[in-house]
Amino acid sequence: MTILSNRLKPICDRRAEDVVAGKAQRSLSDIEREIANLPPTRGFTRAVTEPGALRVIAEIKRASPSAGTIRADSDPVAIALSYEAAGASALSILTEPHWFHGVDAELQAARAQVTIPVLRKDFIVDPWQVAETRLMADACLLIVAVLGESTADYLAQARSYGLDALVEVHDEAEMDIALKAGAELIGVNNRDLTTFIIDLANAERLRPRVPPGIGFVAESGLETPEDFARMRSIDAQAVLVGSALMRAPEPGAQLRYLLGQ
Ligand SMILES: O=C(O)c1ccccc1NCC(=O)[C@H](O)[C@H](O)COP(=O)(O)O
Repeated sequence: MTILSNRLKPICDRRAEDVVAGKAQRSLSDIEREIANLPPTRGFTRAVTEPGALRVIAEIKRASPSAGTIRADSDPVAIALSYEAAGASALSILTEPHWFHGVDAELQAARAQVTIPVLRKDFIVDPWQVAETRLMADACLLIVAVLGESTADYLAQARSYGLDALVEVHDEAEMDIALKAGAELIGVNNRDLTTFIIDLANAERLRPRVPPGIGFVAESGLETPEDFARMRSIDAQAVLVGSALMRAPEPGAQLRYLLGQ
């Protein structure tokens, strides 16, 4: 049983209500029957841990609880194409509708136009959402602050569908849970989801705890080429960047700038 921060709790409670409505439309076993006929996913973990360079997971994020509206008029397909052309290794697309203004259909439309893998960024509170994610994306986000020790069960479920998982942690205790759960890709969030304070030192502090062979992603608050250099210096395999790209007039051009191109 996890105790959610007062910032995460309303988001997760609302998502739990959405799940009740979703289940009334389509049961878990109906979704699992559909999954059995799907082609394989695009290999999110493989794409973001490919050796040779710092990989970028470029995020499509219209709004957030910490920033409010980031980009009201965004066209997800155009932004996805611009990220891919600028060298993103993967996309992260927020689908949470109430605080982030995400839309499942927009993720599907964007994924259909690119060849790189797509992470569905949402707040998973029920196994039904893992199955639902397999219908539209290549990877799901499992937040240890939300799922606690049951992260292991969610990870096993995702694997059973051939769905990759980015397991997100913020501190040492959550890192221990992610490692014990057998995560293959761990994201360290530099944003404290209890206060929204961002500190890149969080990724630096937790980096040595991730053994070789497990992918390391630094998430949130990466805004400058110097921030990217800082994450390269700790041997992060990838960075996940949202606001700094979505606020720029040309998100793809901003990604090229952050990559030093
Ligand atoms: O971004 C928020 O305000 C937020 C609040 C509560 C839960 C999650 C939140 N963000 C989700 C993310 O993981 C970020 O969108 C992602 O790491 C990118 O961060 P940034 O580059 O700082 O936009």
